[in-house]
Amino acid sequence: MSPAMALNEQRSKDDTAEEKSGYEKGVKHLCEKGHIRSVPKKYILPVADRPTKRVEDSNALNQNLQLPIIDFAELLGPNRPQVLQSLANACQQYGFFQLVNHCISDDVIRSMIDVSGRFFDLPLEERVKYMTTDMGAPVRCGTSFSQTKDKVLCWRDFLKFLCHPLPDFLPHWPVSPVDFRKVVGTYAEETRHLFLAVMEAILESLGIMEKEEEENVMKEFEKGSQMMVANFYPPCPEPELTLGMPPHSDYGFLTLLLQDEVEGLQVQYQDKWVTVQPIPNAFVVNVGDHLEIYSNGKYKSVLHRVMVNEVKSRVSVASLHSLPFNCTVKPSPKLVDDEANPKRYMDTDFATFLAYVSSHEPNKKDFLESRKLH
Ligand SMILES: O=C(O)CCC(=O)C(=O)O
Ligand SMILES: [Fe+2]
Repeated sequence: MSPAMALNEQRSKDDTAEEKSGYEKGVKHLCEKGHIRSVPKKYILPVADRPTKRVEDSNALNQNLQLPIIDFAELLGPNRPQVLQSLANACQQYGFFQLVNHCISDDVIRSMIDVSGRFFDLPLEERVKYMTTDMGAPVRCGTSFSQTKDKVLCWRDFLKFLCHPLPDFLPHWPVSPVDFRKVVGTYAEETRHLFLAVMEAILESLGIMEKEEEENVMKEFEKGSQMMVANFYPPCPEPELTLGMPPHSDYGFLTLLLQDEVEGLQVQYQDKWVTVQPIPNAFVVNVGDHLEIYSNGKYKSVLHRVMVNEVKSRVSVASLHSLPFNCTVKPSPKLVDDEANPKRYMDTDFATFLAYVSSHEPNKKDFLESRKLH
């Protein structure tokens, strides 16, 4: 039998075994069962959607391109005007930047990555307690991207949980690992404060002075929503056939992402996929759909995706921040005028977003597109 035929035969055996036990338990569980030497059919992307290794598509550009780096300490010092300009450029051209020299300690960051990894190390019986397809659940463990609607599954397991206001949600959080609530509670509070400081700078970079009565949007952010997503990507036997996460944009104003030392995140830049090099203890910050709407299209919510690899598992933690879930997001009146800058997006709210994603197959930036006024 040729190696290709043998591989196909193996794939069929794996598929049959898995279809019996169900893919919904996730990729960690799939790998733990130890018989995965090939990627089951359910995870194989159509050729056009597969991550490419073509030099012109990734490597050549990667070597020369780094995301803008914003130094948070500088932002708070006498060079604030220059840093605000760099921040504005980053949000306009890339929709992404890396944030260094922020005030969250290395210890808090390392503990967050560590406890997330240990959560996914728990036996399935423990994780299964949080598995639900109810998008409204305060804590939700799952797999793939949009588990019930994905035609092709992604090589990713996740734990999503609401964080703010903390006293409302903490009692729902996992109790295992034993230090989960303590470590994550500290991390959630500190990232929320960092988000508020960065958001204030972003408003200033847009020319919106929050002291003005009608734009007192910072008060709303203080009451805002925060959702944490811990992602786990096990090593994958055939990483060129699948993705950890498909191209997508994030819904909120800003996402503060921590990645461990394993690369995998790619950002779309000038129609090419660029790998984001992990910088120890830095945050990858990106503009979400709500900020694109609020800035009336000035700042861009950019597509990103995650590649997996054959050797190492990878952990990342995304903290998604927005206004309270019951608020309407609309272009700031300060950034709209009838002539040069007509209103480019419809007002939107979280219920509309949830209704949209619950009834449509996930596809890139479709939700944001659906809010555009033409
Ligand atoms: O794992 C990553 O690096 C990115 C995760 C991500 O894009 C998300 O959780 O929305
Ligand atoms: Fe994302």
